[in-house]
Amino acid sequence: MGDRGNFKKNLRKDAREDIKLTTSSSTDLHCSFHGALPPLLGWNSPEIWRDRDDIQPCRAILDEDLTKTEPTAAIIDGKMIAEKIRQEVTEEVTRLKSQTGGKVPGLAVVLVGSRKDSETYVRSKKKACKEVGIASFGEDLPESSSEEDVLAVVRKFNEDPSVHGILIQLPLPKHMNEEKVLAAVSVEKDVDGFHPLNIGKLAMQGRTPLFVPCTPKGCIELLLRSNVDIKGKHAVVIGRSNVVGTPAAMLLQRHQATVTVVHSYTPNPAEVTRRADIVIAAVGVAHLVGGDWIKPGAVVIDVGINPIEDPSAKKGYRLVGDVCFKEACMKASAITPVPGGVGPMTIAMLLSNTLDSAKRAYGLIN
Ligand SMILES: Nc1nc(=O)c2c([nH]1)NC[C@@H]1CN(c3ccc(C(=O)N[C@@H](CCC(=O)O)C(=O)O)cc3)C=[N+]21
Repeated sequence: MGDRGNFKKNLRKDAREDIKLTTSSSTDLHCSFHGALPPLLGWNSPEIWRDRDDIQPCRAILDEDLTKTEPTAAIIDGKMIAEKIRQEVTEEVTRLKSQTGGKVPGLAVVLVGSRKDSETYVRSKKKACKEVGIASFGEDLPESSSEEDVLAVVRKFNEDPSVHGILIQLPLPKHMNEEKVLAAVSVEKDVDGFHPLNIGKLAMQGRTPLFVPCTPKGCIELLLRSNVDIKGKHAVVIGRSNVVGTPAAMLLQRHQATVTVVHSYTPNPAEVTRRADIVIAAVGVAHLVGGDWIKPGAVVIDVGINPIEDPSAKKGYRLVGDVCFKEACMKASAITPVPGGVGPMTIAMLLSNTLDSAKRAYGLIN
């Protein structure tokens, strides 16, 4: 272990920052014999996309007059497709009710703290439940609550037979261990698909997770329902979060795509992304992906929902994706807008996961 000191000394400054941010989970358990090498599981490095000199700002923001040429892309209407799925769920809920003598699916939403965006999302999730006949249960805890308080709520819902799905609204306050809280949700009620057992099964061939995370599932549904062929295609996923990028890459592989994951340490992400037939952008940086990142004819799924200042908007801001829509429209064969793309699908998938869970609880599916 003596070599570790020398290793640190020789690191570039940014890499040294990474070490500071490395959590206790990367103990040297896995690499005690590596000496000067990095730990087997890698450093837990932060994703920093800003201040990179190999990424140019998206031109259409600066050049409003770009749209002299006609856009080529078909718009993938996530709002309409999500509406269709919600109708399907509504019908299924009615059927479940008649088959079980009046039982309905139930979703419990746990919100900790008072982030405005989280409150908005939770409200729209509950509203969506109501519209399709799913009962919703809520528990709003103050920011100051302890991890044990949240765990107690999770246990209560785990045991409640009228609750078939439990959703812990993310992000949790910083003082809570997200890993521990998410693992406390019963696998059978993990409608977000974040339980390690469900993620693990998603990653393994021949295994079937009980639930697939809503946003990546929504992306794949958009592709399937728009008749986009995935098999044998090159898909580039930009971003590697637990919630979207990583499970999206796993799902695309299950659909026989060749998958490349582009992240904040990827040199020349534009060049790599330009090789993609299918692009899923899930980074959280407004307009990161310019038109020059897109191969002509590619299909683009934009997961980002980023507020940017807009004095002409009522609230003073508007929502834009990770993709520069105006530019990408000139290159792509099909593209999802923001809003009205992946966002509504996320909620539709949550409803469909909750329905599946209830069907399973009443022995109607495996
Ligand atoms: N445990 C957990 N599960 C989640 O699924 C989860 C979460 N935590 N934390 C926050 C994110 C975000 N999220 C969205 C859901 C719907 C829209 C949505 O419907 N957006 C619309 C409207 C946007 C607007 O105008 O406000 C659209 O894109 O068209 C967006 C974002 C779910 N999340």
